[in-house]
Amino acid sequence: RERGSASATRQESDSNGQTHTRVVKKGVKDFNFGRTLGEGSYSTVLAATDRQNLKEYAIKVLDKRHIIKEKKVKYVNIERDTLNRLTEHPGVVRLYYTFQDERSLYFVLDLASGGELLGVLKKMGSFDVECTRFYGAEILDSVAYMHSRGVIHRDLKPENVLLDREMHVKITDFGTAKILPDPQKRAVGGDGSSGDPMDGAETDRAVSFVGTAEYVSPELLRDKNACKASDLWAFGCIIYQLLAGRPPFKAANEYLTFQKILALDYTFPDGFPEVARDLVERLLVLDPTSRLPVEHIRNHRFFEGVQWGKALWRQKAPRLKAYV
Ligand SMILES: C[C@@H](Nc1nc2c(c3cc(-c4cn[nH]c4)ccc13)C(=O)N=C/C2=C\CC1CC1)C(C)(C)C
Repeated sequence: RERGSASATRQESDSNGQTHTRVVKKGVKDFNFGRTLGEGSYSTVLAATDRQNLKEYAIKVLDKRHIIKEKKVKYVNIERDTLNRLTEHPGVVRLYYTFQDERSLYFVLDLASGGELLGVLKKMGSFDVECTRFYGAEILDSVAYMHSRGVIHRDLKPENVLLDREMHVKITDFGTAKILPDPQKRAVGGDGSSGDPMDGAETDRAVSFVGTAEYVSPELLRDKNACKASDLWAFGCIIYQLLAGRPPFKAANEYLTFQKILALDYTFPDGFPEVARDLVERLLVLDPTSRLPVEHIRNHRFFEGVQWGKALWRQKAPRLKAYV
């Protein structure tokens, strides 16, 4: 049985009247499928209810033929392997198990019934400092956890930051993540998560993947290199966008957006809070090794008063107020 596969059990009696417990993997017929929550490039995410325990899940359905035709098998395996590594944090969508039928693959996952952070931001226009601090802290805590597990997300953006029923963060969409080689195997000793921001830089293999234009890092555009610090560049763009209501680098088309990123061509709107400006300026730095690392971001004045760790995830999410 592959790790993470779930099972139901069924009592069966054999010809001698002996009863046996048969382990039966859950399948499509164990769920009532509901509305479509989101469409990926080669997948659909549907709301679903387990008919046995009435629990609600999100089920990502992937069409096997399409995946093979589009040569996306690698991405599906990366997403499953990444999700199987990231099971111990409240800020990451959890994969419970997978199953398949002749046509499709099914990933049974946490349902983030609050939807996309982007949707909430569009409705609000922008967030005030308190809300930006709370959502920024939960996103950072989740990114720090991914990095500690050797995973670089590489496509962090408000569409991939989901909200659960209690309006806490659930990061999703790991099809383009990068799993770093296990440091234990590479270097003798060491605690595993090296503090090196360039950790994971792909110098050898050509990187075909580039994230979403507005959030892609300069190093990915310049040297096709994604490293842990690339996620912190995207984090800086998200903090800016929550307060300003728009991303820092946005132009008429992708090419012009890339030019603005490489030239660090962005400005703060009038009234952008000073303390947040200082943080963003230390994240939107062209050289990834000069970007503020996670521990220094946690200690930045902007996050003063944030209780990191479990307390962050236990507190009530702040009522969303626009930053006018
Ligand atoms: C980013 C993603 N969108 C979404 N992915 C997931 C959702 C999800 C939920 C809503 C939603 C809920 N209520 N209202 C909207 C809107 C979009 C969603 C969810 O609940 N659970 C797991 C998900 C994804 C799991 C994935 C790691 C395997 C795309 C657009 C790619 C389909």
